[in-house]
Amino acid sequence: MKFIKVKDFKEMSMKAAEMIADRVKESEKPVLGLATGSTPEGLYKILVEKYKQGEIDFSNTVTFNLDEYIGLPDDDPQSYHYFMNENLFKHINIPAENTHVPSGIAEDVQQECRDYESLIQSTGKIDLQILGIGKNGHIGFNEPGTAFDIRTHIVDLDETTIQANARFFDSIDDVPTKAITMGIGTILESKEILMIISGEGKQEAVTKLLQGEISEDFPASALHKHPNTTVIIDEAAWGDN
Ligand SMILES: O=P(O)(O)OC[C@H]1O[C@](O)(CO)[C@@H](O)[C@@H]1O
Repeated sequence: MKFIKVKDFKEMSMKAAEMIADRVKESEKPVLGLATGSTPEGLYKILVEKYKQGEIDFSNTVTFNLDEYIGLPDDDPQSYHYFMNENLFKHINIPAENTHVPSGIAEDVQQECRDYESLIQSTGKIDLQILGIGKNGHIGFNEPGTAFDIRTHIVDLDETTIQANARFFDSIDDVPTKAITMGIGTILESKEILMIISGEGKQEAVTKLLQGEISEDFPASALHKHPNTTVIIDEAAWGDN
């Protein structure tokens, strides 16, 4: 695992966007794994700029998002479908049929997990998977205690995750308690992984990641098993490490 320390959110976002742009340019049919949350917002803005300046063409790009809340329709402003459309998809030339986000309102969510997993498998490997990290070390919505070989599945969100994400909702009671997420096993099959970490609130998670102990109690530690992972960390998240 390669760690890169950068000054701030802006530098982290620029470095991450450059890496994604390079992978998109290098491949005839790039497959990207995408993340939501506040951490990747800056990099999506830069990718949109790069597209507008004619630097990147997304017409052959395929994307798979990590997760979605169960119970939120695609047009709900808190859904990850909505997030992706607003922050990236509607601003670039990626064909709608190339973008994939698990459905949180499927009639049979277990079947949706199987279908989403099959779709990823049949597309081939994800070339570059972008990841944020939860304060408790979650990746996607894989909470502490999740098996490292699990595939796309349904999760009960941790109380700490619900509290952390309540900032996006009117009230904590509006935060869904369940989500569908790509599994850690699925994530680890990506050819390359890029994790981005910003802000003081993530210092404890960074400490654990840098310590290098591999444990299901800290889902992000599964990345130590991956042969090609880069982690970009800003100074605020790095802290005294
Ligand atoms: O970037 P944020 O908003 O701190 O979120 C961290 C993580 O939490 C999630 O948003 C899910 O809670 C992940 O998708 C993300 O990687």
